[in-house]
Amino acid sequence: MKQVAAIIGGGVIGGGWAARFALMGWEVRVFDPDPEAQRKIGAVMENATRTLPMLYENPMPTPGGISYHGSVADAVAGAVWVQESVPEKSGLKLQVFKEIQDICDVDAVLASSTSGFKPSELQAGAARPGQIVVAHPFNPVYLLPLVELVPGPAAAPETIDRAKAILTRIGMYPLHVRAEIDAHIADRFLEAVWREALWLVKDGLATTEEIDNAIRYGFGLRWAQMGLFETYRVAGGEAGMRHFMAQFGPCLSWPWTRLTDVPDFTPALVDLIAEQSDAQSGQSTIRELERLRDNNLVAILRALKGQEAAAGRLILDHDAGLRRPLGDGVPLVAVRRTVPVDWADVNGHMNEGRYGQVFSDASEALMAHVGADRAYIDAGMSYFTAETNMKYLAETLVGESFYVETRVMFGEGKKLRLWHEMKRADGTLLATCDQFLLHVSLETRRSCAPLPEVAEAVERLAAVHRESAHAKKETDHG
Ligand SMILES: NC(=O)C1=CN([C@@H]2O[C@H](COP(=O)(O)OP(=O)(O)OC[C@H]3O[C@@H](n4cnc5c(N)ncnc54)[C@H](O)[C@@H]3O)[C@@H](O)[C@H]2O)C=CC1
Ligand SMILES: C[N+](C)(C)CC(=O)CC(=O)[O-]
Repeated sequence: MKQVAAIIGGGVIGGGWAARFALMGWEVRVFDPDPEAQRKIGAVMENATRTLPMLYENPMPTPGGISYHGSVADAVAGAVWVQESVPEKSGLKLQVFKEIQDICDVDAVLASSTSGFKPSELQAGAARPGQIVVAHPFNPVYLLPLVELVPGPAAAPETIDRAKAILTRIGMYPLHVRAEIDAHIADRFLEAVWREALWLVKDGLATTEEIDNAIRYGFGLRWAQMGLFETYRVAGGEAGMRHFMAQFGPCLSWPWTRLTDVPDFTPALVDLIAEQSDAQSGQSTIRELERLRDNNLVAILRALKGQEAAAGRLILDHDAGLRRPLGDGVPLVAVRRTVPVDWADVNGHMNEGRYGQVFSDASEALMAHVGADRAYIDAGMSYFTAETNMKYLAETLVGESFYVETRVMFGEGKKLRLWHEMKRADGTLLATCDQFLLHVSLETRRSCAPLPEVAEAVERLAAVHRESAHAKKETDHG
């Protein structure tokens, strides 16, 4: 049975939580008094369904459904996780937590998305403060893994442990904020940058576009992979952090920043920023900008995944946890996944080189299935592909889900012949691959016989798969 997450407040952030939980296989129940909530969450879900699976090479869990309820009580009953994402007003949040605690399971984690309130402000006066934490996410919640987990003084250790375990299971990175402070860690940082940017625009020193360019062409790229301190350590040259601080520490007392001053948020400043922002990005709708943002985030996260760095490392580990045995089906379903944005070529479809990747992934899955797995390879033996013959039968587009059926057509001694059929989720045949592999010693780099258990597994599959291929041919020819 699917676990239940209740989402109270289904706007920008609640919608993102709903999508992440649902796509990670949870049943999601939403309460939001806005009559438009279902439509708005539907749009978030559409974005998330298109992009989140692109981060994974393994199949994601079967999505859970999202249902809409007329009251907090209806949504919360039976939920293991309750995420409050109502507007940033303390009185409203306190009222909502009271309604939640009147009905919720005593073991449920009750988390607030608040950007700035401290958990103690939400725990004060609560019936069971121990089950309330802040879990502050980042937009878009369905793609960005960071969630600041702030337990505050009253959260029970079991609540914290459960919260960490659940957030990790849905692919997030719970950053435990040990001491509660206004605006947690990341929002303090964002506020400082936002303040400086407002001054630069107000004083006529930079436009919104120039500020965005200053971020996205330079330090924004560095921050995504090394953060602030590691970046500065490297910037100190061979002498590292101490040299960096000796060189740039004095600047802190120079007038390089406006520090804590906040410009008056006058209608004139709002107009100035809104007009510049319209001139910069007004030609695109918010939906188009979301799509652009999500595509770029997928491409960046996948690149970091390839480097096993930062958030990419987290996704890699989460992905490994999604891997399941291939089972005993005939043929074997060796790959099941979605075409990510970075696989598209100039023609707007999956590039031919990626088919090689797909069939190579299928043969690696088959190898692991017969016992030629990571440990076998580390011990010095593997299979090398000697020949492939691929046929591209239909276009495969970005975002499409597909699977690969793999048959062992021949397997004797060092020789292994596979037949792969790549199919769209609806069964349409997209491509085929006839692949011949040789078993090799990684020491001599020459072909050799596999270990007996691998040879036997290959022969067993070959006998069953060949028979099924013959039966299929007869059926196909009536
Ligand atoms: N927008 C952002 O970038 C981020 C916002 N947050 C936090 O998330 C929370 C929600 O913010 P957003 O999603 O941006 O706001 P939003 O305005 O997009 O959504 C708030 C939703 O709450 C609903 N709502 C109002 N009263 C309600 C009630 N009594 N019960 C249930 N639902 C109710 C509204 O109809 C609306 O759909 C805030 O605490 C905010 O600080 C956290 C991270 C980022
Ligand atoms: C502007 N904000 C304070 C609501 C931003 C956040 O809380 C996090 C984010 O997604 O930037």
